[in-house]
Amino acid sequence: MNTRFSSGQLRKYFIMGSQNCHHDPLQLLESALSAGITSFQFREKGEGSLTGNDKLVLGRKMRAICARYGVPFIVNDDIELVEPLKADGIHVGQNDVPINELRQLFPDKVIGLSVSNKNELANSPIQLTDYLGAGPVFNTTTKSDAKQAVGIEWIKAIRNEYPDLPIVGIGGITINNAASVLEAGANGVAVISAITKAKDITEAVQYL
Ligand SMILES: Cc1ncc(COP(=O)(O)OP(=O)(O)O)c(N)n1
Ligand SMILES: Cc1nc(C(=O)O)sc1CCOP(=O)(O)O
Ligand SMILES: [Mg+2]
Repeated sequence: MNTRFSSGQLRKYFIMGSQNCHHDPLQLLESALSAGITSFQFREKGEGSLTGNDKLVLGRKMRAICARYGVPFIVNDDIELVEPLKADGIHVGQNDVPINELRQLFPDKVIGLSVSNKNELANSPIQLTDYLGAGPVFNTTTKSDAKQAVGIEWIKAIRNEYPDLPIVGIGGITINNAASVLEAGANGVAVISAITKAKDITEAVQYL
């Protein structure tokens, strides 16, 4: 059994950085937590995102809010932020720090890895990860360098090969298509815009 992370904590996985917000990111995060998100990933990345000390300061505030709700706080990409933010874990993709290296650096942290196709799956040290992020399931405009959508078939394919592996679907997931991702075998859905662009955050998190 994995003691770092339970697959239930992937159920409503919210990802965000200040670049995704029109209003105060801290308020948005508080609303999402209060509505019931089960994990949070600090992804300060892309056009308009903060860097350096500004990123660190925002990360500290977000980390503190997640701690109040007892919700895992995962850092995207940036190994330098894991210890200063006392993050519960880190999420990386195929072109980020290799998983073997990460597991040596952070033996007790949650490690998530993105996989988008069979080749990536076959060549990744899955046994060193705590969960996989599978996608983009649907087309997304949130990430400028997102790959071609892979559909719910990709979730089914991973689930078929790894019956017990924690999997979260990501990319273009909305309140209208989230159920199909779960039905395909994912333990949860990871979303940015379904929450950041929602008119009513509480309702969006509930519907997810
Ligand atoms: C839960 C989850 N799944 C996938 C990703 C994408 O990671 P990556 O491919 O490294 O791309 P960036 O997010 O770094 O642009 C993710 N962040 N979270
Ligand atoms: C950060 C990220 N990674 C993806 C992947 O496929 O690996 S798609 C994506 C963006 C997800 O945003 P939205 O929920 O607004 O589509
Ligand atoms: Mg990455």
